[in-house]
Amino acid sequence: TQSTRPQRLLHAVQKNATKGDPRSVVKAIDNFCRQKEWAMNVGDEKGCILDSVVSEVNPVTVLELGTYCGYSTVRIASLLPPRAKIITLEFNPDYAKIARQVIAWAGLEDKIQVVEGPSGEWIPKMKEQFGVKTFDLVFLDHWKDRYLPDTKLLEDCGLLRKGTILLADNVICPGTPDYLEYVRNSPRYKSQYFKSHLEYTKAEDGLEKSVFLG
Ligand SMILES: Cc1ncccc1-c1cc(O)c2nc[nH]c(=O)c2c1
Ligand SMILES: [Mg+2]
Repeated sequence: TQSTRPQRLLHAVQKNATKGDPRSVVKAIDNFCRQKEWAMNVGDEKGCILDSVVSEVNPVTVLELGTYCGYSTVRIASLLPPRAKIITLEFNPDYAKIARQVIAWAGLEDKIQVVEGPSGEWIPKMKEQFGVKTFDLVFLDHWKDRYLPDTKLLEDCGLLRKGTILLADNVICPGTPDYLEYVRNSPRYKSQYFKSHLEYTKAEDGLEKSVFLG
């Protein structure tokens, strides 16, 4: 039977990356996506912007919306301080299955919790299920139509605190116009656009960094 793209991406990691070395996992995925098959990881160019935001925030509790194969999960977790944790939500069980294996290859299982299911259902359960008070950093990289409703849900569930950083991928391509309009015009956010390119291409894309003001 035919393999899937996530399965081929996982095999490239297992073939080319050093077990327990997160940066070699990131490199192996970027090489695979540049040389063999495009895949919707945040990628190396936007990944550098992600790295700089993570290093600046130095978060203890991170929420990632949209795991896919775990590329950005590994990239973020490799920069976290020892007791810091990342909860990553993935709707697609096949993606989640691959992501767990990529995360295991990087040796980062202890810092990462992969949760399967719809973000809209899991966000209201974060406090009771995972003992989360508030998130220091949220990386939005799931489905463009869920960025705004999930952000409002995070607000309503008291999961954001003064200073929480929201970092959103794909605000240009595929584009999240309603989310952009909200964070750029709401008095509750201070927003900044980081211009970049769609992963592994020359098309424009960018990350929107928004600070929740409380
Ligand atoms: C798949 C695709 N095709 C053409 C242009 C952009 C995309 C694309 C790129 C991404 O980084 C994505 N991240 C999260 N979720 C997505 O659906 C997604 C889609
Ligand atoms: Mg993306």
